[in-house]
Amino acid sequence: MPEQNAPQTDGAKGPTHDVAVLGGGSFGTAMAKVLGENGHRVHFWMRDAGQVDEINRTRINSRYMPDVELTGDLLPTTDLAEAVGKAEIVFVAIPSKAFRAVIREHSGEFRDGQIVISLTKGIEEHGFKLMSEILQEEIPRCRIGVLSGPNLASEIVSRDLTATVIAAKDPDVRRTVQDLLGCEYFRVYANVDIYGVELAGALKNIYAIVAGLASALEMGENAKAMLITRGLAEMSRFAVSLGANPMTFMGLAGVGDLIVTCTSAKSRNFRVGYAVGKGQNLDDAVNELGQVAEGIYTLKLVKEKSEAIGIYMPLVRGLYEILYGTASIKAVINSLMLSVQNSDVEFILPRTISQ
Ligand SMILES: NC(=O)C1=CN([C@@H]2O[C@H](COP(=O)(O)OP(=O)(O)OC[C@H]3O[C@@H](n4cnc5c(N)ncnc54)[C@H](OP(=O)(O)O)[C@@H]3O)[C@@H](O)[C@H]2O)C=CC1
Ligand SMILES: O=C(CO)COP(=O)(O)O
Repeated sequence: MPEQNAPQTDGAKGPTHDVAVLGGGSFGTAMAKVLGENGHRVHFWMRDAGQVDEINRTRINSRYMPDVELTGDLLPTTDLAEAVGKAEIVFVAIPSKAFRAVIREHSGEFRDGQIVISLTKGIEEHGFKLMSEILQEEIPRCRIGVLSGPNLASEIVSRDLTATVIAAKDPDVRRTVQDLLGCEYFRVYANVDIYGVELAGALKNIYAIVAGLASALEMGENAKAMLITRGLAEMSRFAVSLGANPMTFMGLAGVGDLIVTCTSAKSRNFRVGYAVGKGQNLDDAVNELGQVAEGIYTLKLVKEKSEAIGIYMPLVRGLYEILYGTASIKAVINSLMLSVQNSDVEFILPRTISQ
């Protein structure tokens, strides 16, 4: 039987590993839970001593996952040096705004060849750097990868069936992460296109905000399909111009993540868009959320970058005008609907057809 058709032995636990998860928010907690349930010893770093104390006493992270009991061998700590020092593999779930500062402050703690995986879906303001590029700059002696896909934390902690993508150049990194995380409810597919996988995860947050807005305005199912599909065209066009593989956008990290965040009120980015669509101002919507919505920062950076490199992104521009400019939602919708009617799938058609 060819290898790809061989029966899987999901649920069979391999050897126990020491792993670290940096970041005690929603996604760090979800990944720590999967790793713990898979039998690994999880050094779970967060900056808040009260949160460490609470998880030690109650096995609950009440701020981010109040209804979820954290089973397995989880060792919460505020000592990042100890967590990284004990871990064979480190997963980083720190919002993009704080990502470099945390890694830089502790760069001396990481070891040569240690595997470090970013879980973060954002872009750094200065220089348009993705998190894997920050890791490469700050801890170049480590082996780096990126995990991204349709992965709502609130569903993973409920053990709802989920798939994700590990992207890394080193096949040993890809295999190691598949073995550590894969289980009966969590499947890990592999890709070598780190840049595409990572950029897709950051870009789709923008379209989730757009979809939330559309939902608040009760635009209908046709409009939802149009926004998701044209969002995919736009993000693919942009990413490919920066060197990503267009096929990545056909996979879980591309269209998969776009679908889940554009159709679910469990997405924080969707919820911010929804609140703005209902008339709330952006700052209030973000404060009320109390968790990170990376898309509001990514939007600014992508708008600037797309203008600098001459890539047409009408949804990005329209959303920017609504969130950061003075345009009304109605005016932006009108202008989008009455703009030049282009070819479909122009981002993969030969130029002669698409012009
Ligand atoms: N939640 C999800 O469904 C998914 C999230 N992601 C990505 O994971 C990343 C993290 O998101 P998520 O966990 O959901 O975010 P949350 O808002 O739920 O939590 C953020 C976490 O980051 C911590 N943090 C913030 N600033 C700092 C800092 N300066 N130093 C140290 N820790 C800090 C917070 O600590 P404190 O509580 O002390 O402020 C908190 O533990 C994001 O890029 C997101 O896009 C990816 C896939 C799914
Ligand atoms: O990336 C996510 C799901 O794949 C989570 O999206 P939000 O950050 O919008 O909640």
